[in-house]
Amino acid sequence: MSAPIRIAPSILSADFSKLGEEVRAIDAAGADWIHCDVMDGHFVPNITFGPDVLKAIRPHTTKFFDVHLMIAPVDPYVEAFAKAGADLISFHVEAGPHPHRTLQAIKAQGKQAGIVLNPGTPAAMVEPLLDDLDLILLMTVNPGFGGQSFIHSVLPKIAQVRALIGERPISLEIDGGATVETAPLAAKAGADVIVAGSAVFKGGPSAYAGNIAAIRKAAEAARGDWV
Ligand SMILES: O=C(CO)[C@H](O)[C@H](O)COP(=O)(O)O
Ligand SMILES: [Fe+2]
Repeated sequence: MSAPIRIAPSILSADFSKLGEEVRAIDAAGADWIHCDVMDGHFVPNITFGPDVLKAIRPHTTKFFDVHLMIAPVDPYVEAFAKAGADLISFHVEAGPHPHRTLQAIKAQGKQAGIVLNPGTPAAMVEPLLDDLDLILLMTVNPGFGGQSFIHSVLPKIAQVRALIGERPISLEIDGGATVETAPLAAKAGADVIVAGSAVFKGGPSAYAGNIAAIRKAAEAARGDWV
């Protein structure tokens, strides 16, 4: 029996003036994970928030905090994000020359570790890291902003990475442009965690549960038999 598809709303699309309330709302609306996008204005052309904000929203939910670091360098900040309440920390393979060292630093904090690949980065980059990973995140937009369109040319890479994972207990997450139309394509190719920002938060709090359920239903209906 394969693991269920998990939906990870990205708080990048939340109302930042009431982030605690927004986190409670997506928790109540059925989010499996809370996806937290950290941007530094250097690795990506946008700035979001750091560990202090993560720490401030942590008491608002017990759900799994999936922290996506779009920063360079990564290593000096691993401990701060771990102590702020991350359950999993992922970072970009493009962010530095020593990904094994960063994975070890995350594991040393007792946290799950993930690697992220930009749309133009080949699947083979994860191969040397497979034994140290809890999650692989494939970007389906260029990182930096919410509300962009899904890049369809990433779909074959999702299937390639699913094949590389084999029987290993590694989650395969996609991030960017996920909707009721595109999430099923990613799930069919092999993704089992779907990040969705604008597609979850559109319509305001009364729409969150319906938005999450619609993405989940579409992805579950299309999922491949890859596990
Ligand atoms: O990492 C990200 C951007 O770099 C976000 O997680 C992603 O863009 C989610 O937003 P949307 O679903 O609106 O595309
Ligand atoms: Fe993200």
